[in-house]
Amino acid sequence: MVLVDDFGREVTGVRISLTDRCNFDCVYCHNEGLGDTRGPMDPSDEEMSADDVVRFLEVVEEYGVRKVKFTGGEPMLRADLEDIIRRTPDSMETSLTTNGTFLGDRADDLVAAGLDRVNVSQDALDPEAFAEITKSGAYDKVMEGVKAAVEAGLTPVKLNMVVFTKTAGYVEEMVEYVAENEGLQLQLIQYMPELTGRPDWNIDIDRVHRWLTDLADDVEVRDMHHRRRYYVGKGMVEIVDPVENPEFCANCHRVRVTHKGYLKGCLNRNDDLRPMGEMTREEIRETFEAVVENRVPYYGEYLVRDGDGDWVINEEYIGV
Ligand SMILES: Nc1nc2c(ncn2[C@@H]2O[C@H](COP(=O)(O)OP(=O)(O)OP(=O)(O)O)[C@@H](O)[C@H]2O)c(=O)[nH]1
Ligand SMILES: C[S@@+](CC[C@H](N)C(=O)[O-])C[C@H]1O[C@@H](n2cnc3c(N)ncnc32)[C@H](O)[C@@H]1O
Ligand code: SF4
Ligand code: SF4
Repeated sequence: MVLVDDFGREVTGVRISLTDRCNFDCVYCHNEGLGDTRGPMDPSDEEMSADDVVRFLEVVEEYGVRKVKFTGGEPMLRADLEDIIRRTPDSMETSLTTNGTFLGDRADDLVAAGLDRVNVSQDALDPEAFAEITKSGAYDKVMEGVKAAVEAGLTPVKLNMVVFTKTAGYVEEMVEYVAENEGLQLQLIQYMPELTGRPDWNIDIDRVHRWLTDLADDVEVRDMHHRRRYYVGKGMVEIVDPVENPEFCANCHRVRVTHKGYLKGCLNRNDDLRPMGEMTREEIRETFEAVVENRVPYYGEYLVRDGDGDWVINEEYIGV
């Protein structure tokens, strides 16, 4: 039986952060709401074990969850990623979001383990801009990784580009690139300043919508978050625009899991974290039910507009 929250949102997917370690240091990184990715790169005892992750997935499968996204930090820093994917319930669509550095060597193994799809972060087709944004020299590795993912059959491979002041000038080139290259799609992610600050990096995402509306052969609205998808040439460009967007939050169907085994109802909040204790099946069930019961849309419910039009915390949730 699928769980539904008080706002009529069914929970059909989970998004699991397997680690908060990362080999990049992207200037904009929200780390899925968990703070800094910098620090030791060695495996940490605090991270959920493969057994914990698999037990969690088996329990939420009972609640009709049919999609799992593995993310991080950089999830490919986990040497047991293939093992986790191999043991993920067959009923689930399994996808991965990665910076792509390690895909060149492991794309085939991931497919053999049962991975269905991959999103690779790629903010620019220019090595210098890439290095400035990610603080890494891995541009060529990422290009190789994307190629390996396409060749391994993980198509369509979605390239994730965060749109902000430092990348806005590369959007057109990226759209052309996916329009010309079969097997690639593009996801333009609106820069989210909520957890990272720097609102001066924001750009007007509506301008990008308008530009793509004129350019596209076809436009579609996805159920998830009511995201718009623009079909351009051989490619598809999807806009992820969560900032100050109540329609996006009203169509949010995922619960998040932190690398330490806490459940989280919303990316933008850390005051709703719930530990799953020793992660027994019963503890997982109880925590999952409690998190869904307490989930609220961030924009439009947790944050509401005041008389001046500014977003403020809804009084109902102050001190809760
Ligand atoms: N605020 C908010 N941002 C989200 C949400 N889902 C995705 N995003 C943003 O989009 C980024 C990229 O998401 P991905 O991990 O590639 O996955 P996705 O696009 O949500 O999922 P698919 O399109 O199904 O692959 C996230 O890291 C966030 O910045 C969400 O529920 N809320
Ligand atoms: C946190 S990363 C984790 C997975 C992996 N390390 C990667 O970069 O793909 C997941 C996605 O979040 C996006 N992201 C990170 N910080 C963001 C921000 N402040 N605003 C919008 N998207 C952001 C990244 O571009 C990436 O596509
Ligand atoms: S690669 Fe991903 S997790 Fe690492 S710093 Fe960049 S956005 Fe954050
Ligand atoms: S409620 Fe909104 S901000 Fe929170 S996770 Fe869902 S879509 Fe993102």
